[in-house]
Amino acid sequence: MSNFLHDRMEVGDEIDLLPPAGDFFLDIAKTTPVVLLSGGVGQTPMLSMLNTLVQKDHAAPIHYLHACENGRQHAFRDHIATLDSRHEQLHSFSWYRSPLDSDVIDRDYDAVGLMDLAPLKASILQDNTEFYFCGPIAFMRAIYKQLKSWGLEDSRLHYELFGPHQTLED
Ligand SMILES: NC(=O)C1=CN([C@@H]2O[C@H](COP(=O)(O)OP(=O)(O)OC[C@H]3O[C@@H](n4cnc5c(N)ncnc54)[C@H](O)[C@@H]3O)[C@@H](O)[C@H]2O)C=CC1
Repeated sequence: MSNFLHDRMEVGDEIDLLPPAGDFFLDIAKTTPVVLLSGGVGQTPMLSMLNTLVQKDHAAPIHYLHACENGRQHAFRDHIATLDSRHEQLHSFSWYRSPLDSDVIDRDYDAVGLMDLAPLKASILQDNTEFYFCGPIAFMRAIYKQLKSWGLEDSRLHYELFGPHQTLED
């Protein structure tokens, strides 16, 4: 859609719009623990979900896990940090693949490298935790693999693929 808008549309063109559709939306009880995971620009839908959970005063733990390249590409860092400091149920964690000299660990981000969920398993996984994730396809495959290795049912894993249909399994 964005390519079409940039390449084909002109100022003044008229288009018909339909309401939003799809199956990637937050649908959980107020007492269900939730983990929101994102890579790069995949953060966009996760952020809306987070804002909704916080506004509705979610009563169970919310883990907001984000992986990006470095501090220059870490969008909404201050917004997340502010929410984290104000909401007891929210715990955020970030990974930088290639931190810049100006990026300070434990201040700007929490770990170097790609998102590795193993060290967080005990704190993020409860019997009824639901997982929502979005990011580049390689990120999605890596996260799906890690979560499936924990024996989770597909019904607890929610994600959106960008572009043509692709599978997350090897
Ligand atoms: N839902 C979707 O399918 C989405 C698709 N995309 C696509 O990805 C493209 C690049 O998006 P950017 O935000 O620039 O991504 P990026 O290339 O900056 O990657 C973002 C983060 O994803 C993680 N990642 C990347 N490759 C990985 C791998 N092999 N294993 C584990 N983690 C990995 C890394 O932590 C990286 O910092 C977009 O242009 C878009 O086409 C982006 C976001 C959502």
